[in-house]
This record gives sequence, C-alpha cells and structure tokens, in this order.
Amino acid sequence: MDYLEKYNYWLSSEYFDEDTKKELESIRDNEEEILDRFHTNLTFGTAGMRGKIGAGTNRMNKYTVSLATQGLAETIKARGKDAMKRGVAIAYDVRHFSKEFAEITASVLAANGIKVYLFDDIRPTPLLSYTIRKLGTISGVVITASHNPKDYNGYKVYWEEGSQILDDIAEEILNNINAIGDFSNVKFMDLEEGLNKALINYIGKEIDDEYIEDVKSLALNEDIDKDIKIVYTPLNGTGNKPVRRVLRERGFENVFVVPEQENPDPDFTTVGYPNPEDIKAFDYAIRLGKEKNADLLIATDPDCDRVACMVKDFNGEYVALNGNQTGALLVKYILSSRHRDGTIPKNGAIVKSIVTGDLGKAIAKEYNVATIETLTGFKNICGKANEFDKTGEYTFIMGYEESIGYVYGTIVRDKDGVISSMLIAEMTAYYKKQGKTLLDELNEIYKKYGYYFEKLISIVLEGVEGQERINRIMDSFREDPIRNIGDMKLMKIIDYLNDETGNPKSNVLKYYFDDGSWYAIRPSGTEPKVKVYIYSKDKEKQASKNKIKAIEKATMDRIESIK
Ligand SMILES: O=P(O)(O)OC[C@H]1O[C@H](O)[C@H](O)[C@@H](O)[C@@H]1O
Repeated sequence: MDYLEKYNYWLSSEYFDEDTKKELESIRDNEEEILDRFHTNLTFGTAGMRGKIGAGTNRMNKYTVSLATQGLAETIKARGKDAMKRGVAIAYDVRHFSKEFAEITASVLAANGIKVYLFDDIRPTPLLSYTIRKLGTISGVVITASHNPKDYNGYKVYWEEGSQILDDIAEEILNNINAIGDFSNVKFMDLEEGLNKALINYIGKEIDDEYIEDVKSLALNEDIDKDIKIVYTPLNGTGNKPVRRVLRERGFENVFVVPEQENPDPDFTTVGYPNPEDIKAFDYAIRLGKEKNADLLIATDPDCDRVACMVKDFNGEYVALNGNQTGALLVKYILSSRHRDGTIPKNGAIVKSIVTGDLGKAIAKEYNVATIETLTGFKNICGKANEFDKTGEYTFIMGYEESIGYVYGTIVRDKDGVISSMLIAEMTAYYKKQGKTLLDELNEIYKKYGYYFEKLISIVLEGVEGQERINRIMDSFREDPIRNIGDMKLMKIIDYLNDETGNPKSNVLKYYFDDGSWYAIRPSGTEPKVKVYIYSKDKEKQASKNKIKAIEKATMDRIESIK
C-alpha cells in the first residue's frame, strides 16, 4: 500500500476507533501531513522506536505500540516457555500516553502468555535496566521519548543483559512485526484478567530500595565536603524521587529542587525542550542557584538517563559543562580515586562512542586503562560491557558519550542519571574540600593533557523534505570531502558505511587532520537532525579555539550551500 492507501485504510477499517478517524479526517486536505504520517512505519533507531504522538503508521499511538509489542511477543515466544516465564519488565515516564502505552504493552504480552512486571508509577529508564538484571527477565520495555519535545513518545526495548537491543534482535522483532500483517492479528488481554491470572504483576518499592543501595555502593570517596549547595531539577520528569533520595542518603543536605520543575508535567511547560544538553533547560535552576548561592546545578532529562551540570565560577556566574567535559572529569575522578585505592582492574576499559572526544581517552591511558569505541548509542556502549562479561577480554569500568550520558559500573546497562548525579555531586564535594571547583579541575586537566575543545552543531530538518536534504548533505561530504582547513591537513577519512573496524555499518563520516583535530557528520537516529561534531586539539588554548572556529566555518559553509 502507498501512503494514501494506508491513510484510507485507517479511515475505513473498523479496527481503528472514532477518535483516530476524526484526527485523520482533520488532515484530509493536508497531503504533506498524510505523507509524513503514512509514508513509512516507525522503526528502531539509535534508542528504540520514537516518534510524534498521533494517528498513522509513522506515529506513536496505541496501534503502533501494540503491533510492536506483538512483534516483541513473537520474538520471546520463539525462545520457548522459559523465556515467556522469565517475562518482561515495563517502565514508563511522565509523557502523554506513557502510562496507557505501558498498559497496552502489558496487555499484549500477557495475551501471548508472557509474564509481565509492570511498574506501579513513573520510573527512570536506568531503573528498568537494573530491574531486568535483578529479576532475570528476558526483556524490558520503557515507554519514553527521553529528552524529545512534548509531542513525542517512544518505545525502548531491552534484552536480558539489561541493555537496549542491538540490530540483531531489532531486526528479528521487525521481521515478526511484518509477518503479523494486519493490526487485527494483535492479541489483547484485559489488564484485570492479566492481574488475576498473575501474568501481570505490579512492582515498585522493593526494587527502588535495592537500586538505591546498589547505586550508593558505587560511591568513591567519603572525605568530601557534604555541605556543598546543590540545585537539582528533574525537568518535570522521573528523576525527582530517586536523585533526591540518593543525594540525601549520601549525606548531601543542602539540595534545593526547582519547585516549578519538581512534579511530573507531560507538557514540560516551564522548559519547552526538556533536554539538559540545551542550556535553556537551566533557566529556572540558574535563578534558584543564584538565590541559594549553589556550588552546582544538576538537571536530568525526563526519563533520567541524561544529566548535565553547571558550576559556579569565581565571580558567581554559572558555567555549563558539556558532555565531553563532564565525561572527562568523571574519567579522571573515577580512575584517580581507584588508582589511589589500588582497585583499577588489570584489563580495565572505558567505552565511548566514535563521536565522543578524546580527552577521556588521554586520561585513561595514563592509568593504563584501555578506551574502546562504538557507534553512537548507549546500547552499543553497554553492549561492550555484555561482551566483556562473556569474553573476559576487558573489565568495563565506565561508559560515556558527548550527548550527556554516563554510566559507572555494571549494575545498570544504560546511561544512568541517578548514578551520574550522585558522582557529579560527590566529585564537586571532593574537589571543594581541596579548595577547587570542577572548572579548576578541568583547567588542570587541559593544562596537563592539552586543550581538547569541541563544538557540537545540530541542524533540525523535519519531515520528508528535511530527510531528503539530510541525505543530500551526507552525499556531498561523502563525494567531495573538504580537504584542508587552515593549517590542518586532512589525513584520514572513515566512512562507517564501508568501515572495516568491526563496527556495524552506519551513516557516519569522520575526517581526521594531521594535528589530532577531527570532525564527524551523521544524521541523528533519534530526532530529525543532522549532527556535526567538531573536535580540536592544541597545546595552546587560543589556538585550539581558533581551530574549532575554522572547522565550523568550513563545514557550515558547505551545509548552507546544499539546498
Ligand atoms: O545522535 P542521536 O542518534 O540522536 O543519538 C543521541 C543520543 O540519543 C540517546 O540518548 C541515546 O541513548 C544516546 O546513546 C545517543 O547518543
């Protein structure tokens, strides 16, 4: 069926309810909108299935969620009775329809004879990962669109190790979805019936308690200044309870939560775009920070897997740390603490993505810790932890990405905003006791390892037209690479579509210069964006800054020239 046929099918089939049809009727004269909603099906991208909420095959709605779940159910059933009995843990965030989609997921799985552990209320994504490992389930699902705007929702699928599925299982699920054919082949069971038959089981407090205990066991230092003042904002998401709890139980008593952003709000009214990568998400936190004279501001995204922070500088202004900087600080803090304690494993490794900067790698090297690189996506980073469990080749110490995701240890196989908030608070308190801020520490790191700077540029290009322009941009860089920029000579190009380094194929281009600077370009797998990652390196601060500017100008000129 083409998109118009699909549109008409949704309008005429008895399977779809009246509200859905009404919504679709209202776009009858808007061909572009019909095209966008029906030209494709939502598929698994960097972090699961993600899309705008609404009627259509390319939207998040009860039909696409139930179809995906039937595909997941078939994938589990193919593994036999034991897998079905081990079951699936389900969590959800604060978004519109998150709870409804979680219940639909539970009801489809139960109808297929698969046991379900459904959280009794909103929970952070990392807690779902932890739960899979604790309960020994075969799989897990979180209903969340992470940091996307309010009109999005999503469906992240996890497998038995506790990390998000990789392409092999995603493909299996997709094949199963395609084989289901019509929506009417999806099975349902009433939630009540599932509960009565003990196929659906609510979970909550006990798991929270165990999780918090295990998170606290990751602490690295007690000789810290616990009087530091921290402003925390969960950005109206799921972080509020666990992050506050872990900070409180670690002894931080001066934690002030942004009141307007404390409670769940699916519209993220005071934030707009609930992504702490964007400094605007800190507006309210900065205000409260100034009022309280806070040392540190922490923000977690709605499903509490991402964290960003801002630090008070010498004249009382707040300075944002980006994901590369926070990641490098964590690498330094974790490895230096463990070096002191003599607990760095012989075959220890940190894992980062191919578009994450190299400062963490330089620090790790000094502690004889290897740095392993993967494609973008925490599923790939934690996929390495799973791999190491099997091969014993390395011991996973921590993973991080430039997109403000970090995890320490292996109790959680995804980025974890609770663990990371605790460690960011702890390292701030640790350095404060030594009379330093995180900015002072970062400067010392730069002085020692070189000025590794970065700039990440995201260009939003929406809809079918946007996607086509993204393709043209990628084609242009691929076919006609920019040779030299200023004094930097192009040394090496990696096209991850033809890469031989063992990574799966991916639409990423990376350009290395002779001085250690580099840039990469790729379409986002979670949002309608093309992303440019620029990294410079120099012994001199200003020279490193200038290199960023030069690469930015050259790449942006090229992008702007492609209509
Ligand atoms: O660049 P994208 O494909 O949009 O992905 C950006 C980020 O999205 C999610 O948060 C993933 O969990 C991350 O691993 C990824 O880095």
